[in-house]
This record gives sequence, structure tokens and C-alpha cells, in this order.
Amino acid sequence: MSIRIHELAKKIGMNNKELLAMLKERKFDVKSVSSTIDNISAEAIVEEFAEKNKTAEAAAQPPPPAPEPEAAPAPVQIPTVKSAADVAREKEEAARAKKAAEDAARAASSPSPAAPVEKPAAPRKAAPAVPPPPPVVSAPKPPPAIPAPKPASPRPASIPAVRSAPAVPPSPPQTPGVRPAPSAAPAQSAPRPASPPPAAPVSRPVSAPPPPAPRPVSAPPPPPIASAPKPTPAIPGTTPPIAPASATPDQPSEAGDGELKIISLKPPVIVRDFAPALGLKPFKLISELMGMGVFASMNQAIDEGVAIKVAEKHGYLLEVKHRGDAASQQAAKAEEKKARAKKAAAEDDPKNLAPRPPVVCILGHVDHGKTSLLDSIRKAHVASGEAGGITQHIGAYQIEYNGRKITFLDTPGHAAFNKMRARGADATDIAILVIAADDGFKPQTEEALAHAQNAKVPIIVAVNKMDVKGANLDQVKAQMQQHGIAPEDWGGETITVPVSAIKGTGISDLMEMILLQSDVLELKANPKADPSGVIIESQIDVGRGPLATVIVQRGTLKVGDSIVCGQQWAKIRAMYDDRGNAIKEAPPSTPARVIGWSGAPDSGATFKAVKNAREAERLAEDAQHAAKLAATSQAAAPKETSIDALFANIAASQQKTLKIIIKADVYGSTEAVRSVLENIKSSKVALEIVSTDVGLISKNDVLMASTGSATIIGFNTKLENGVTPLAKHHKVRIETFGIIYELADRVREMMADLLEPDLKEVKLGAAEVRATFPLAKGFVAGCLVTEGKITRNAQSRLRRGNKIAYEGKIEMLKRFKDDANEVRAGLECGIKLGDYNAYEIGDVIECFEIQKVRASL
Ligand SMILES: Nc1nc2c(ncn2[C@@H]2O[C@H](COP(=O)(O)OP(=O)(O)OP(=O)(O)O)[C@@H](O)[C@H]2O)c(=O)[nH]1
Repeated sequence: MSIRIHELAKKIGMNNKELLAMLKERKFDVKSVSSTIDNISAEAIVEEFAEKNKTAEAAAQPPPPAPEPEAAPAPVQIPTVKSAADVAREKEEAARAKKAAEDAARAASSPSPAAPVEKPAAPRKAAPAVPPPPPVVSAPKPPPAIPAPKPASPRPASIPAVRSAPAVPPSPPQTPGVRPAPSAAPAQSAPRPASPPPAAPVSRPVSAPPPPAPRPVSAPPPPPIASAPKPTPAIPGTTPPIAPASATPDQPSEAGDGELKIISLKPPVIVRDFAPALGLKPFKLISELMGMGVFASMNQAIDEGVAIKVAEKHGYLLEVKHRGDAASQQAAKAEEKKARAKKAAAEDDPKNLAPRPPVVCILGHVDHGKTSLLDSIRKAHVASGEAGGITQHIGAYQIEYNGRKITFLDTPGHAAFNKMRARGADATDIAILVIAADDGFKPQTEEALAHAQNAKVPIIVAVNKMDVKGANLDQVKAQMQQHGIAPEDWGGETITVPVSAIKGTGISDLMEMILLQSDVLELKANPKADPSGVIIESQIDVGRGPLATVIVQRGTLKVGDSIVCGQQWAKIRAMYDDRGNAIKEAPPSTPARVIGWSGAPDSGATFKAVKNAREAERLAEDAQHAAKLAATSQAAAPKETSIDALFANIAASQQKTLKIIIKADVYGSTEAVRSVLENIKSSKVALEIVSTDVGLISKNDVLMASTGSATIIGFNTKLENGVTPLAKHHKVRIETFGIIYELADRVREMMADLLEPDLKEVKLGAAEVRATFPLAKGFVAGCLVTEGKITRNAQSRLRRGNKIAYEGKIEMLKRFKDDANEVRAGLECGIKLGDYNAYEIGDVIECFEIQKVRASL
């Protein structure tokens, strides 16, 4: 067992930092106030300080009043100005103090002369002021010493003695003392209580039978005490409030310096929540984290260790409240799982199942007409709205054909969207493989086929573009046979439907086949089960926050339901169908857009409904915690290092690196962009993807990019207000794209731009020397420009046969007697090359320039 330093400091009433310093001095292995020390040492320190405190307290007590017997009557008068309740309480306190005094006196073998003094003093509030210790503490009763409601100044000596008692702790008995009369005088004298108490020995009469002699010496109070009895009983009461008042101003500063403020957060520690707890703007925190080499965006969680360090830096102690212990959690989880399994079994009872619409996924190579086909089916024009005419998201739609519903998932055909296609296939009952009749099998056709086969769903092949001139159905069928999906009319089992998405031919046949296949599959679900399903796509919408397209697989999802999906959860605020109409509920096989998420859930993940929002939040938190643990243990796992790897790392560290922050509209797009960029291979420039996130490009992204010298690449997303000037200020490059291959090409260029440009010689022209003319100094060559042009100050080379006789600048270029900037082919000119003079007739002067061209990767 151990105790944290700040807790110990609190316990012993010491400043955190001082205690830390002291422990370091004593060679404890402590680094910060949240470090711990073992309980045994802690107890020793507590005891040590308890001793010291006692001494200090005792020292703080006023010297026991001189054993003036006259002091006794003073308290007797108090009742005349106090309420009955005050009197009763004071009596009680007096009795207690008296008893304690007697005990102490008995303990001290010889009768003390102080004893009689204590009696009268007992009724004072001083007793409660020093609660636990023995009666002696109550001795300071001399409060009557304050007697004089006169100016405080004349009595400097007596005041400290009086004040010191209450100065100990501000205590409840103040109340009776809060009498109106004395207010002014005490207030003035208040600041004194701090004045050093009389000599310590005086204050400890209990343990040592008080030598009466020293007291009068060390304690100046006697004179006032003498006057005390008469003046006023009211005054004594005023003393206690005075001291606390004076103490207060000092305390905050002490506490302010030393006291550690505590922040309690539930895991995970998200930047958005953590920053305000520290009193920081999120971007400030993000920059600070970057300074520590930690890159995190607003919505990301940071490591607890890092968070604790940051908190300490700002003078806070961070407590991350984890839920319960692992064993009880696991037991609860096991119970829950059992109960769920039981419930699921009941829900899946055939008598509770009802037919549900098929979920059909459309797969195929890019541009083979998937979206057009779906368009034709939906009679809506989805394809015409897509950037570059290609599908870059998964779309989920429901249509009705012959009174029966069918849910369609459209998936992108571009190579980059492999993961999206895989998800599409996984979430469906039937896969439609679209193959263009004029193009046949292509790489993504094969890949899509593999996804459908992996998902073990029946495949229907739609041979599209049958209207196109080069359409060849038989060739496609032959390829199908080669790929192990022979068409039915060729003796295989694969339903094959020739269609034309543009002309709309064959569409009804295709629909019939889908319904037929669906009947064969006998698709059923319990609409009353606890809802669950799969996330098809998620994104962060500017107005509506995180939202996700889901397909309900079991039960009926309703607005108001609480659902959880991995690390995210939602209390469903609203749901929309594929055409944007608000819906209240989504039965099995229905696609719906769900709003109300805590964050964008992972596409392809499954969601399930739970009891309530609290439960959903708890499960999401657990998942976040588990993910964090997994990440930490992965990072901490020892990595194998070989010499080759070491050299490779050294080489990599010397390589130029293009750092990129990816922002995209939806989760699937971030995956696709990442996948495309990771496929750019170069031995000269490395590409580092600092982060990928969904949503608008924000100011935080700019700050993050600025700190990490990264470029922001946006895909299908826009910039938040104010981002452009901020980016300009921080010299951060932001580029946005709507078409993925354009994005990849541009990133390739950016990478190449990091390299020194290649130098390329570009020939401008040539001239032949026909004569030489003497000049005042040297010679000039009389030439005929034979090709291109000769330019003054351009680089030149003088060739004589196969040899190069001179290389340098064209220093002088003349057309007749005038200087010329350039002379074109077919004209004569005079050329002087640098300081060269040995021209010969027949020499060729070539003129060229050096151009910088982008290096290749
Ligand atoms: N002539 C003809 N053209 C078609 C047909 N179907 C699609 N197209 C054209 O083919 C091109 C690609 O169509 P899309 O529907 O966008 O193709 P896709 O497979 O969805 O493409 P990605 O979304 O990029 O995977 C468009 O120019 C369509 O007009 C068809 O049946 N006949």
C-alpha cells in the first residue's frame, strides 16, 4: 500500500512542493506530487509532523494567565450579555475543560499552582478552539485581556497573548463571541495573531508541572489581565473571530501555491474534454501535445500517462476513474452474455420470425455501370451527381418491386475502395456482379467476385451495356465459366441477366431473379427482437454531427433507441430513409441514416440496441478502454531488431518525408485515400500519414499541420470558416480533391517536389563561325545562325569537329554594330564567348539553357 504525496501533504498540513522537496532530500524516489511513498514511511512522517504540530500549537497558545485569582470572576459576568443557549454551551464546555484539567492535574503528581487559574478560564471558547488536547489549552482564557475596547495600539504586548489562542483553528464557538460592540477594535488588532507566541515551555504546562516563575517573565499579558475582569465580558467573546479573520488572508496564498487541484475524468481522456478541464482551448492543448510528440485531434483520446503529465504541468492532478475491477467486470459481462444468448435464442425461435426484404449488393469493375443500373432500378439519378462520375461511397437504398421491398447497396468500383466493397458483400444476402458486355472481366470484377464468394452469398451476374456496339455476351459467359461461375444456360448455377442500364432493358428480369433468389433463401428476421445491424458508412455532418448509414438486420430500430457500436454509442435523435425522409422506425433489412452518435462509428462494424443511453455509453467506454489497452500493449511489445532493419531505419530517418493529414467526408473515404497513398512507393521520399479523420478541415487540423510541418489533404470535404487565413498565417498547405486518382497524382508530385530538381539541358540554337574579326582586345566570331536562336548571356559550347573547345556564356552578341539580345536562324551575327579568342572558321557555337525539372520518385 502506498500514499500519494499530495494526499500526505494534505494530511500533515504541508505544502505539496515543500513535502516533495523534503522527501527528495530524504532520498525517497519521488518525482512529482502524484508519486507515492509506502504507507510505513508515510505514517512515520505523519507522526513526526503530529509532534511538530503539537509543539507549534502549544507554542501558539497564550501563556497561561498569571494565576490571578481575580481572573476568576470575569467569566461569571458573561452570562449577562450572552444568550441562554450560549451560556448553556459554555457551561458544558467549561465542565469538559474542568474535568480535563483535573485529569491533567492528577496526572502531574504534584499539585500545580496553575490549576486554580484554569478553572475560571474554562468557560472560554478557547476550549473548543483546541479541541482534543487537554485542559491546559483552555488556560489561555484570559481573553478578558482584550477588555479594552480602546484602541488596539496601546496594548501591543497584551494583544498577541490574547490573539494567539484563537489563532489556532477558527472554531465554531465563534458564534457566541460575535458580539456587535467590539467589532472595530478587534478588527484592527486582528493581523497580529501571527505574532510569535510566547516561549514554548509556557504553553505546555500539562506535561510539565508549570514552573510558575517563568510565566510572568515570558508573558507580558499580566497587566491587561489585571484590568480584564472589570471592563467587559462582551469583549472576550470577540477574540475568536478576530484570529480567523486575520488568518484567512494568509491561507489562500499558501494553499494556492501548494494545493494541487484535482481533475477527475472517465477514460478515455479525450482532447475535447480534457482541454476545458485544464482551462485551455483545445488547440492549445493539441499544440502542447505536439510539443511532446503526441499527435491528437479534438476527438481523439490521449494516453493516460501523457494526460497526467500535461495535467501536472498545469498544476493539476488527473484522476482517471476506471470502472470497477477487472474480475467483477468480467463476471458481470459473462452474466450479461448468458442472458443475451438466452434472449437471442428465444428471439430466433422460428415462430417469431417474419419474412424480410433481401439486401442486395451491387459489385463490379469501375465504370461497368453499377450506379447506372441502380439508377435505372430506382428511377433516380444518382450517377449524375457523383464526382468524376465514379461512386466513392457506399449507398444504401430500398425500392419496391411488385409490392415487395428490396434493399440495395451500391459500392464503389475503384481499386481504392476495396474495404468498402468487402463490407458491402459482408452485409448482404445476394450479390449482383455487374460486368460490362463490351469489356468483360477486369481486375475489380475478379476482386468483387472474391468478396462475394468470401461472404458466401449467392451471385447474380448482370451483363450490362448490352446496347453498346462491342457488346459480347458469349465472351462474358466464357469468362464466367473460366472463373468458376458458369452461367445457368451453360450448365452452371449462376443466374445471368443481360441488361442495359441506360436503355432500361432486362431490368425487370433482373428484379424477378432477385426476388426468386430471395424466396429460395427464405430470408426471415424477428422484427420484435432487440435491434442490431451493421454500419454501412459513417461521417461527420456539419449541422447534424456524426451520422451513420446502417442496415437493420434484426429487430426494429426506433427513434429514441440507445445503440452501441464499438467505441461509439447513440441515443437515436432522428432517422432518415434513403431519400432523406424522416422515419420513426426501421424494420429488418431497412437502410437508415441514424443521427445522435457520440462519434463516427467504424464502417462495417455491427451495432446493437441496449437498455438505455447510460448502458450504451458504458459499453462504448469499455470498448475505448480495451482499445487503448491493446494499443498500449502493442506499442510496448518488444520488437525484433535486425541489423538490416537498423540500417533501413537509419536510411529512412535521412530520407525526405512528406507528412500528410487526411480529412475526408466519410470513414470509408479515409480508408480509400489512405490505401491509395500507401501504394505510392518511392525509395527517395517517404510518405507519412500523420492522421486520418472525417469531417471538415478545421483550425485544429491547421495547427496540427503547422506543428508537424504536414500538408492537409481533403477528400470530398470543405474548409471550416477561418481556416484559409489561419493556414496562410501558418504557411500550411491545404489541397482538396473530389476524385481519388487526382489526389494520388498530386501527392506524388508533392513528394517529388521535396527532391532536388533534375537539371535538363535545353538546346536553344546553333551558329556556324564564318569569319573572325579582331577587336581592340581579342576576336569576335562572325557567324550565321543555323538553327533556333542565339541568346545573349545564354550558356554556350564551341564545338570543333568532335571536340568541345570552349564552354561558357555568350558575352557579346551583335547584329552588325548593334548589341542584340537574340538572333534567330538565317541571320548573321557577331558572337564573343567569355574570354575566348581562338575561333576558327567552321566551328559550331551551340546555345542552350539549363532547366530545372521535377525529379522522379
Ligand atoms: N451505353 C451504355 N452506357 C452505360 C450503361 N450503363 C452505364 N453506362 C455508362 O457507363 C459509365 C459508367 O457508369 P456508372 O454507372 O457510373 O458506372 P459504375 O460502375 O457505377 O462506376 P463506379 O461508380 O466508378 O464504380 C457512364 O458513362 C454511364 O453512362 C449502359 O447500359 N449502356
